[in-house]
Order: sequence, then C-alpha cells, then structure tokens
Amino acid sequence: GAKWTYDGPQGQDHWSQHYPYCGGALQSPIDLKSDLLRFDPTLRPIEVQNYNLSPNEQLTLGNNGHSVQLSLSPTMSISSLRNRYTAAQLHFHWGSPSRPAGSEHTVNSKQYAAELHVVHYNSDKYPNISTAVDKSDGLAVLGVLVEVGMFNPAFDHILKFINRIMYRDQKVKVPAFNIRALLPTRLDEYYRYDGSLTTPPCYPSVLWTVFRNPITVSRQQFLTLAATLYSSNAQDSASMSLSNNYRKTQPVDNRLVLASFKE
Ligand SMILES: NS(=O)(=O)c1c(F)c(F)c(S(=O)(=O)CCO)c(N[C@H]2CCCc3ccccc32)c1F
Ligand SMILES: [Zn+2]
Repeated sequence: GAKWTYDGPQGQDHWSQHYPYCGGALQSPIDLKSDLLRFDPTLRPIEVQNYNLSPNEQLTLGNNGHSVQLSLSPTMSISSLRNRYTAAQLHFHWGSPSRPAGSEHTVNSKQYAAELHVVHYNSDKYPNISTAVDKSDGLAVLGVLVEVGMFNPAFDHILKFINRIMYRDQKVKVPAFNIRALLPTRLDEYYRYDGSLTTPPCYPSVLWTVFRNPITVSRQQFLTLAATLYSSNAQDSASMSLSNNYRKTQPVDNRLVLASFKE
C-alpha cells in the first residue's frame, strides 16, 4: 500500500486518511492503567508449543522499513486459547539512541525502552495470516515489554545479524534459536484486551496479550537495535534512521482490560 511513516506528512496522525480503520474503534496500543484493570481468574497461563527451534532451521530476518522482523516456523503456536494460533513473525518497536522509550503499550503511563511482538494467526479458522489479518478473531499477538538492564543472550541471536539488514527490503537467512527465551519467565501474568494492528491498515483483529513482566537487554544491545537500521533503502541518497517506530496510545473507550493477576 501507500507509504506510511510514524512521523511527518504520512505520520500516524494522518494514517486514517488512507487507512480508515486507523481512525476507528478497538485501536492499539493502549495505556494499561491499574484503575482500568479487571482481575479475571479464568485467564489461564499462556502455553506456547515448539518455540524452542533447532539451530539447523533457518529463519528470514528482514528490514521492512517499519521494523526489524523475523519470520517464524509454522510449527510454533499458542495452544492455550479457544482456538490454536500459529506463529507468523516477530518484530520490535523502539525509541531512539538518545531516548530509550519506544514501547507501544504503556503501564500507568510508563513507556518502556522497546516492545517485542510475536504475531500469530487463528489457524483453526484461516489457512494463512493474509486471510486472518482482517477478521475479528484472526490474530493473537504476544507483547513483551523491554527495559534496559542485564545483557540478553537470546536477543543477540538477532542483533548479531542486524548490520546485514541496515536498509529497507534487505533480508538475511539466520539460524533459528529458542524463541521462548525472548519471553519473560512467567507466562501466567499478563494483560488481555481486544485491539488492533498498531500499523496500517490497523484492522481491529488482534487478541492482545501483554506480559506483566518485562525482559531486559543491555544498554549496548538497545543502542545496536536503535542506531543500526534505516527506513530508507540502500539506493536512497538521504538515509533515514529507523527509530521511534511506535504508535501513540489510543482511546480505550468502553473496552474491558483484563489482568490475569491481582495487583
Ligand atoms: N504491531 S503489530 O500490529 O503486531 C504489526 C506491526 F507493527 C508490523 F509492523 C507488522 S509488519 O512488520 O508486517 C509491517 C506492517 O504490516 C505487522 N504485520 C502483520 C499484520 C499485517 C499483515 C502481516 C502479514 C504477515 C505477517 C505479519 C503481518 C504487525 F502485525
Ligand atoms: Zn508490533
């Protein structure tokens, strides 16, 4: 579709001009505010299948101009939801080298350094993500908040190849690794709400699960993520850094925001 950006004339305040859902209901991300939450004891721990991929398997790491994305094996899935959701890709949202605040979801208005999204589609009902992406029960995304702290070995399986996809549309094959190591230890504590893609076309098709506990990456790792990539392609004379690729929080309206834990 048409070029969209996070800032400027094609920036997020203008998305709805070409992508009407972006101005519609059930939009993501949102601020996860304590006084909005409802504890739901029926929310079971998230169970993932086959996230521990073999290094003999290869995945595609790419710069799509909006994020760094890693294709995932279709053997990976979430098995604890009403339907089975099969993994499609993971990607990140981050701030900038000078401002390590680029998560999409915020917790009581606190913005984290970055956020990881693992995108899955409802494979009980749809043959692939393209047919699922605009259906109300089409997608389930796992959101992981990222803060700067201890070095994260799992994150380095991606970062050590990032200088080979500096420019838009560059891709590289990388050895698979244990994707479970990118998730927090506890998968039983999370926020849950009905939302949308956080990029155009902003379809309201996402069952959001945002884990309560962040993962950490080192300051050096964060800087590598935030300072290496360009949103422009290699041929473009003017290089545009890929940073601050996060959407602002959206109105919750009358949506229920559930928590699997008591504060
Ligand atoms: N934050 S978010 O809402 O999870 C989110 C992004 F932020 C994001 F940038 C992407 S993108 O990298 O594909 C670039 C823009 O579509 C996606 N893609 C999803 C939905 C669109 C179709 C599709 C097809 C195959 C695999 C993944 C996806 C996305 F879901
Ligand atoms: Zn995302």
